[in-house]
Amino acid sequence: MLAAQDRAARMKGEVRVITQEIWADVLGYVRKNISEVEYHTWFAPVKNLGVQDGALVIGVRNSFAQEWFRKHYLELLEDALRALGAQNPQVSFQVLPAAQDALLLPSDPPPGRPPGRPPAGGPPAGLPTENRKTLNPKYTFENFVVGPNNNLAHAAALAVAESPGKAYNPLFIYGDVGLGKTHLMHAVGHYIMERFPEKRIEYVSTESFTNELINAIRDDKTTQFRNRYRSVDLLLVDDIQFLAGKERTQEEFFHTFNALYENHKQIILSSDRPPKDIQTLEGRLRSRFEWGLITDIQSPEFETRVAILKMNAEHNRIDIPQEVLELIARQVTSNIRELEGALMRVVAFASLNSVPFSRAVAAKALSNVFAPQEVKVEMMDVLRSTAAHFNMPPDVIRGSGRVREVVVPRQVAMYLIRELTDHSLPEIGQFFGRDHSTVMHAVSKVTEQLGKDPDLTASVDALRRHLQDVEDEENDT
Ligand SMILES: Nc1ncnc2c1ncn2[C@@H]1O[C@H](COP(=O)(O)OP(=O)(O)OP(=O)(O)O)[C@@H](O)[C@H]1O
Repeated sequence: MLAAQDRAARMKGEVRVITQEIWADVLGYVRKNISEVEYHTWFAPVKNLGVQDGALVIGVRNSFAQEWFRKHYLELLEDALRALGAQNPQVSFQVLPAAQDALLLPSDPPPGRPPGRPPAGGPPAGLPTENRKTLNPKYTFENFVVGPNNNLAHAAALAVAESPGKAYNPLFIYGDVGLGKTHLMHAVGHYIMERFPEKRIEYVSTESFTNELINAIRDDKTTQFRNRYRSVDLLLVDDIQFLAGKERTQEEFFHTFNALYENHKQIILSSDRPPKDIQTLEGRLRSRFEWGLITDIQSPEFETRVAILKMNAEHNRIDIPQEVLELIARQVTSNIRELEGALMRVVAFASLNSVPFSRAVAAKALSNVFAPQEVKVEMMDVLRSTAAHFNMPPDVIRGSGRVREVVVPRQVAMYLIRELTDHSLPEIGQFFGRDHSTVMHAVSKVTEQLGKDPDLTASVDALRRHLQDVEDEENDT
């Protein structure tokens, strides 16, 4: 079905959207390979026009630029696409109509942005300008998937957003790289910004705070520096573990902290470890970090990872089958930034090779980056095939019906899942809404009947062959 749609789209020459993330990766690759001057001269003004007939179409300002790009940058752009997983990368250049050129360029992402970090863009009009540039528009509570790994941090952040300076001060969020600490901090910022547009919000990484302080000392502007940070209503400081060993910065931050705290201004800190594990952090700072609430974010479980992928796909208006999202979620288990990167790779791969999304395509797209994963038959595949074989809807097989016409297909499906997948009896039971003893019974029942009941034996054999063929085909694609 998808393949047919895809072919039709190609025949009509329809444009497939290429997401900002992929485009940012292409530009990032180019930028690493040419000089800054060259990049700004040629690449800053171009526009991503999507994928048409399997080729990435790049909008350029005039025919001179078109020719120049063909001669000088075609190979580099093809290499960039290859690095993203395109097997037979193609690029074409199209001259932009003057008006489109003028209108579209400002919305492009800033070049060279690291993958997975969307561009800071335009929050609602009428807000103080410093807030606008501070917060990433994607990092809101609505865009944050809550799971068992982060629900405490999420609840704490929400409480702080509702009662800044009163609920928990400071709020200290820690966890490994790419698990959503910055996202949650910004979400609090957005929440407060929407309700109290006059509030001053400052987001700063510890590294920037340190550099700004060094510059302020050098330029004799420490008073301005202090005024800036001590006059905010909400201070968000990322990666506070980098304060370790920086005595002068710790001293300055200590006074900033006190000034804000005494005035009941909210402080949120993020770190890759809890305060007690930050070495060479002054005791007085460590104890202050422990005054409020310390909460952590863990790696997301499978279901949360799938939900995050689903939300990302929906945001980008990309329709990806559930089983493909599940395959991606199995490949990337700890870092959400990498998880999002993997999704974009799969999207880029499918888009640039003009193939529909399938598990085999996803496995291939990710094979350069992650250990290749064999595409295995899943419970849902067995259920669907069994349902088709017995000519009944999958939900009926999983339902509560106890008549023989339903019970036999259910037992066959359970038996084949046990045989062809690595799932445990309780997992299979859960999939069918039953307990493991029911599955055990089904497996022994079918085992016992095989060879004796010709119909049942023929069904199991046919289904097994069919499912193994699907697996082989997918792995050979
Ligand atoms: N629960 C979630 N729901 C949706 N997206 C999430 C979630 N957690 C993280 N992300 C996304 O994952 C990416 C990385 O998140 P973020 O930058 O907040 O991580 P971090 O913990 O601050 O990492 P670092 O330690 O590198 O600063 C972002 O694009 C963010 O939107």
